[in-house]
Amino acid sequence: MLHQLFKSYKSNEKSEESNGFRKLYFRKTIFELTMNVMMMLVAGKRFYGDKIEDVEETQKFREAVTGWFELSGAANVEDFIPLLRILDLQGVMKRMKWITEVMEEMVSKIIKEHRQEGIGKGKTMISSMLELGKKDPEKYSDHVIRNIAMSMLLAGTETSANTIEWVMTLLLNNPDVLQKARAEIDTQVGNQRLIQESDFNHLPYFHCIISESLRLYPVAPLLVPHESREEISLGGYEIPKGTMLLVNVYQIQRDPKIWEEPMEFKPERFEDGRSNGKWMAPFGMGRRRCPGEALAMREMGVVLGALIQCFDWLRIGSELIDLTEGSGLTIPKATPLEVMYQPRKIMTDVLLQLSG
Ligand code: HEM
Repeated sequence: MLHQLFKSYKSNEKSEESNGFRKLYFRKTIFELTMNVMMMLVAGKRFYGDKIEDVEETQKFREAVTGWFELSGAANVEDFIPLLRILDLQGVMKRMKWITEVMEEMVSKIIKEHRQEGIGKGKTMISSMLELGKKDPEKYSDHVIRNIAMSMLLAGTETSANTIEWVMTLLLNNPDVLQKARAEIDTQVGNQRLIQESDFNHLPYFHCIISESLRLYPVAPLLVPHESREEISLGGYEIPKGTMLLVNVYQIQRDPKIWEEPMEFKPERFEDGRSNGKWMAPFGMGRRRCPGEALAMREMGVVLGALIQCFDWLRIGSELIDLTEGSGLTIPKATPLEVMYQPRKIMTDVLLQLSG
């Protein structure tokens, strides 16, 4: 991504738009990145960029993934009047069927390729599961592997991309926080190499920024629906067995009884363990807690850290960026983020090395 951003900036350098800064469609760039990260992990393939092998197939798969997010987040009339499902007036069922078929077909093909090319060739999640399947074929059947791979691709892309977009938006609306994060990275990591995971322990303020963003904008505001396995009594309410339960972490994480000035973006509230003991659950909790949390925190840390380290960032205009939330399974920004960027001169050597 850094290489792409640098290359695209350089190739359009002559048409500089504003004071050496160029416009970037941030949401698109980050979604493509998180999709590539998950695809590489799961299947060893990229879905965006210069080196795509099967362009047509890739395009179809991308349409299916984005379509899945659109449909999963949208309310439709059949949700309220189930009888209408038979008629499928809005074509939702038809579209979901197409999406599922495309995804299943694609992932099944990847599994087949992995088998043909030899299990273990290039370590991917699918190759690891095929390897395990040699000892326990029932547990790691193709059906199970395919469903796990699809869950990872669906659960691990938009969530991280949305959060990165929120963090960047909050930083651009709070340039003093952005400068403080930049100063910390410059002091602890320097300008001779890129930030990496092992630096995170030395970047406490940067970590506070991610925590504060996840507090204000937990991408799954109601987590995912759970169901009571038995009748329970909770907070004075009798909840029958089989009830759908939604946890409103969005509201809890903005509760004025718990958080001082809850609507303000103040990463400092997490400094020196000051918010320890305050309840936050952007990744859920218990048994079904997000299994991708550690990966997401690393991915977001490396991506945001490198963006802050390597580029200067500005809002498109002087007004603050609109923080209106869109609807969906996850809470995206209502309007996709667009920003102005330019490579930092001090990072030119590092960026040139990436371009190889
Ligand atoms: C900022 C990034 C992310 C956030 C905020 C997030 C949040 C969540 C939440 C709230 C849940 C539901 C937990 C519950 O039921 O209480 C969940 C489930 C899940 N997440 Fe994430 N997630 C993120 C990234 C990822 C990534 C990168 C992956 C893949 C590696 C992933 C894979 C999953 C899966 C497979 C589930 C379903 C788990 C289950 O039902 O047992 N997530 N996530």
